[in-house]
Amino acid sequence: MPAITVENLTKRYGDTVALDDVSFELDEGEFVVLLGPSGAGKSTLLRLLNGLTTPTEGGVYIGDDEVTGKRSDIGMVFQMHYLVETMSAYRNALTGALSRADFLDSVLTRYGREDKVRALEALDTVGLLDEARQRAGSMSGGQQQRVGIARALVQEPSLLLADEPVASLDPKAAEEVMGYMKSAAAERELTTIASLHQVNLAREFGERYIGLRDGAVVFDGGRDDLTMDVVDEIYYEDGEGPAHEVVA
Ligand SMILES: Nc1ncnc2c1ncn2[C@@H]1O[C@H](COP(=O)(O)OP(=O)(O)OP(=O)(O)O)[C@@H](O)[C@H]1O
Repeated sequence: MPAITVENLTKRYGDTVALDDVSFELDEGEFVVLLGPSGAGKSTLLRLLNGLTTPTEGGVYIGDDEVTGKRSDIGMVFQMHYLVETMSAYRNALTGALSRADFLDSVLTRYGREDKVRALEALDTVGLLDEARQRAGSMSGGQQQRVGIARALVQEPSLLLADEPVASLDPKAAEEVMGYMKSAAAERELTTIASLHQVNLAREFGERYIGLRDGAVVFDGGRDDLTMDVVDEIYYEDGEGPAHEVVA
């Protein structure tokens, strides 16, 4: 059975079709990069995957379990990491455990020993164990995003989603963050879907690519199939973008 099944997923907002009959399956541990121009439906797909939005038609399944609302076993990394700047990297990572905690523990913010170990392990995974005590607000943008990844890992998710995780970082930090996300996913055999705007990063880190355009899947394939022509077809209406010119 696939780890994730997306079946005939459609999302309409009034007359706008944000996602149009999208279907695909992911195996456990697959690392997928979502590509597509602005408005293609990437965020909508990620929001449907983690149960933040309900589909107009179709469904998302983790194993054979349908996603019907927000779930603790889906980790999310955002462009804006939403860390508490006054808390340490460790405390921020630890808050990932709150999504799994029962109501009373989360109200009282009681963390168990296992959660604390998980937080330290997650910081180690993203190369920040030595900075565990550092205040998040004093860290660089790239480090803060790595804390955001650690926080998602503490949730022990079965699916990791990242919506433009490096869009606000400089190229070096972006590459570093993607490197840590990729190795974290590999280490934990974590099925991951990350939307990216930077095609060079997508090429470097992706294994499988899903290209969206006008809400529909226009490409689903591996790195060797992601030619410049394919990139142009995903991003440009007539398929004649700058990448095409470079190849021609
Ligand atoms: N809450 C909403 N209400 C109405 N329309 C929406 C809503 N969310 C998304 N849309 C529309 O759905 C389409 C897909 O939007 P979405 O944000 O998923 O695209 P995207 O590929 O993530 O774009 P970007 O790269 O700019 O973030 C767009 O036409 C957008 O205007």
